[in-house]
Amino acid sequence: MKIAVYQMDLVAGQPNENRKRVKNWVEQVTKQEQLDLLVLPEMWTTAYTLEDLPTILEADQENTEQFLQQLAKEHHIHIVAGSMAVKEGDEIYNRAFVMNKNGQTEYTYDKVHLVPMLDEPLYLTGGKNSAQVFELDGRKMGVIICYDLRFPELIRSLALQGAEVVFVVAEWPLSRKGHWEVLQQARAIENQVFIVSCNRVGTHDGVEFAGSSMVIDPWGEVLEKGSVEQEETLVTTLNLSEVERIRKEVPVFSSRRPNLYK
Ligand SMILES: O=C(O)CCC(=O)C(=O)O
Repeated sequence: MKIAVYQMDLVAGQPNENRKRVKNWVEQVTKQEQLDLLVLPEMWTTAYTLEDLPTILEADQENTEQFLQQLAKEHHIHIVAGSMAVKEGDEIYNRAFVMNKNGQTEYTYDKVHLVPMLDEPLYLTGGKNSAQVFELDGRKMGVIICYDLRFPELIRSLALQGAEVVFVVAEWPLSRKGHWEVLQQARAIENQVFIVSCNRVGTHDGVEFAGSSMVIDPWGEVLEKGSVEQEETLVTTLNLSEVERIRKEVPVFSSRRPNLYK
């Protein structure tokens, strides 16, 4: 499975500008490479404009879900479309979308762990359901959003559901870059899955972001890593048969003693 990750900068509060940038990127990258799947970062339509989200979302004329479906269909490519702020009644969710190559929404997930350090609980509503696996080309995968990375139980539950790849879409700050890197490697090693992350670059409201998007194999080796500051595209081929091989070599899942973990 050949993938491309768009480590992008975002234009705060301007969904139209960000859609244009994503459209251009998809057109370019699919011309240059024969790809199966694309990955976008967290909250890429608006960035972290939490206070202004109700106004921005109400003013936005275009339906981004349909925009993504159209892109996926036109380029016949799966898109793990990062996450977007979505308004439903009075609630706003930080929702991840996965589009399949036929242009259908394959899966959505609302971020369950809201970030106290960013006052997310003041502006957003946490997801009510845990993350589930979805299937693309017959392979099971999962997606989590940024702060979720700190909760090993969530990724473990995806691995137990059969995920071979877990995508992490993020706006992770530079000040905690060390955690970002170590936690991703740990999650890959302990669950023997590929971790594919897409973090933004740039700054917003004085916060610098860490970039450093990564592709990590189920042994914990970093196959690709983005820089801290630059917009970049990471292109990698995931050899999914590695998951089974590594799970045979170190049989963590059959050594588990879940009845003792109370
Ligand atoms: O956990 C962290 O340090 C960063 C989390 C975050 O920025 C997010 O979830 O958007």
